[in-house]
Amino acid sequence: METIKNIEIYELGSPEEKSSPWSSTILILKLTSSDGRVGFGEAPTTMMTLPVKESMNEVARVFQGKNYFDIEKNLRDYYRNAFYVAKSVEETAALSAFEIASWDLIGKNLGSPIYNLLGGRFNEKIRGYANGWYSDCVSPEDFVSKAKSLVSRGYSAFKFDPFGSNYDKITVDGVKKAQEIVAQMRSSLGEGVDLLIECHGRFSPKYAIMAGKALEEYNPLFIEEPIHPELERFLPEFRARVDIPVALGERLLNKEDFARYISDGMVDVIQPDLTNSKGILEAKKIGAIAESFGISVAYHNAFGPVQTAATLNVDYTLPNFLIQESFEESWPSWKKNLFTGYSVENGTMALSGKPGLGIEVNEKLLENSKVSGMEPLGTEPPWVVSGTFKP
Ligand SMILES: O=C(O)[C@H](O)[C@@H](O)[C@H](O)[C@H](O)CO
Ligand SMILES: [Mg+2]
Repeated sequence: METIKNIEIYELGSPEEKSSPWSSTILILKLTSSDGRVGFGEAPTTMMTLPVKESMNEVARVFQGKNYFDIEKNLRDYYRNAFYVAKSVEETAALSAFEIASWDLIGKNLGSPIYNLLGGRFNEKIRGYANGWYSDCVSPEDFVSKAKSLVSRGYSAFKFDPFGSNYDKITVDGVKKAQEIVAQMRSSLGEGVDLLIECHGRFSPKYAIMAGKALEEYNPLFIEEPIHPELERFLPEFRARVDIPVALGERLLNKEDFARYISDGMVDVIQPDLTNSKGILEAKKIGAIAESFGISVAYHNAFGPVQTAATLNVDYTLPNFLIQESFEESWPSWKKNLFTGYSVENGTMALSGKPGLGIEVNEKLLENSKVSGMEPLGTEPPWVVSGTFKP
C-alpha cells in the first residue's frame, strides 16, 4: 500500500511582494510517500496564515499513514471527526492542501498528468486574464498605460478594482471615478479586450447596484463579488437590476455552497478556489454542477504556483471553462522560480504534461524562502492590490 509517510508545512514569503499583499506569505505542503515520491499542495493565507497552518497540523493527524489514492475516504474521515468544517475556511483550506498533494502523488505513481485522470484535455488553450497588474494605479491614465504594456505581451483580459477606498457605500464622485477608469480602459483597449470588474465584496446592496449600473455600458465580462459576502440574499435583486453577469465563489467552501448559490439564482459565473474548497476532485464536481445549470467557471487563483498548477489541471478538462486568473506577471522572482513546469505566455497558460501536477520544486528556494508569522498589515486592507485603496 502506498501511504503518506512524511508531512512538511512550509510558510514562505518575502517583504518585496508588492502587488498582492494577501499572498506575500504562502503555505506549501510537502508530502513524502512510503514509495519515495513527493507531492505538493497549497493553502491560502490572507490574514489567516497561522490559523490555516495550525489547521494543517490537525488535518495531518488524519492523513498521516493513509493510502494517498483514497481521496474520497480520507476527506470523509476528516469530515466525520470535524465539527465546524462546513463553515471553517481554515479547515477546508488545510484539507485542500492535502487533497492536492495526494493527487500529485497519485499522478506521479501512475506516470500521468492529473488532467488525464479527470477526463482528459477538453480545452487545448487556457486563456488567462491578468490580475495584480495595477498596483499604484489611481487615475484612468495609470490603469490604461499599465494595461497597454500587458496587451503588448499578449494579454487580452484584465481584472481590476476601480473603486479606490470606497467601502460599504460609494459616493457620487466614487462612481464617477470608477466609470472614468472603466470607460478609458474600454476606449483605449478596444472591444477585443475583456474587462473584469472586481468589487472584493465591499458594498452594501444599494450602493453595489448604483456602482454596477454605472458600468453596464462598457460591457464588462463580469462584475465580481459586488455585495458583502454574507449579504448573498440580495444578489438576485442585483442581478435583476444590473445588466452585467455576476461572478463569485472565492469564499465558498464546498460543492453544496455552490449548488445553493447556483440554484438560488445568485450567480452567473462561478469562481471556486481549489485551495479552499477542498481541492481538485471537488473542483471538478463543482464544475459539473455548474455545467448542468449552463453556468461557466473561472477558477479563482490568487496565491502561489502549486495553486496555479492544480487549477490548470482542472481547467484543461472542463467543457464549461471560461477564463483563468493569473497573478504570475506581478510575482516577485522567488515565487516565479519556486516551481517550474507551467508557462504563462502571450496571455495563454499551459502545463508541461509531466506526471502529477506537472511541476518541479527548486529545493534551495523552498528552504531559503521560509518565514514565520503573519503577513504584514499596512494602512491598506491586505486584500487590495497595493497602492490602490485611495480616495
Ligand atoms: O479575485 C481575486 O483574485 C481576489 O479577490 C483577490 O484580489 C483577493 O484580494 C485575495 O484573493 C484575497 O485573499
Ligand atoms: Mg476576487
